[in-house]
Amino acid sequence: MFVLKIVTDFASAHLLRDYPGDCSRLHGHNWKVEMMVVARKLNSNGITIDFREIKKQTKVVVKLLDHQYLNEIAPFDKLNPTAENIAKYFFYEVGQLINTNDVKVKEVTIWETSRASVTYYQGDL
Ligand SMILES: Nc1nc2c(c(=O)[nH]1)N=C([C@H](O)[C@H](O)COP(=O)(O)OP(=O)(O)OP(=O)(O)O)CN2
Ligand SMILES: [Zn+2]
Repeated sequence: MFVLKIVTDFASAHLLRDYPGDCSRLHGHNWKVEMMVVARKLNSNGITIDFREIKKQTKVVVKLLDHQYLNEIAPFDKLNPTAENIAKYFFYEVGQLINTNDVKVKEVTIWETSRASVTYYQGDL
C-alpha cells in the first residue's frame, strides 16, 4: 500500500456552542487540512493517484468553507464547528469525491492553530 498526503488550508470564523469559555465568542482561524490517502495500484507512470487530483478535490470542499462564518452554513449551522467535526466532514466529503476500489481517504488532520490538531479516521479506540 502507498500512503499519500497533501496539505491545504482555509480561513474562516466560528464560535463553539455550549462551550464554557472564550471560544463561545466569535473568532477566526487559519485552518490547515492534511488529507491522507491510501492507494494500492500503480499506473504505468508509477503513480497511484495524482497529488493534483487529491488537492483539486480537497479544494472543492475547502471552497465551501473558506472565508465563511461556519456556524451559518451546513452542516455547521446544526453541528458544532469543532476541529473534530470539521475533520470528519472532510473525511466523508472528500471521500465521496476520490474514493474508488483502489484509493481511499485514510485520515484527515485539521490544525486549528499551530499548536492544536485533531485527526479523524475510521477505527475504534
Ligand atoms: N477538542 C477541541 N478543543 C477545542 C476546540 C476544538 O475544536 N476541539 N476548539 C477550541 C476553540 O476553537 C479555540 O479557538 C482554540 O483554542 P486553543 O487551541 O486553546 O487555541 P488558543 O490559541 O486560544 O490557545 P494557545 O494556548 O494560545 O495555544 C478550543 N478547544
Ligand atoms: Zn476556534
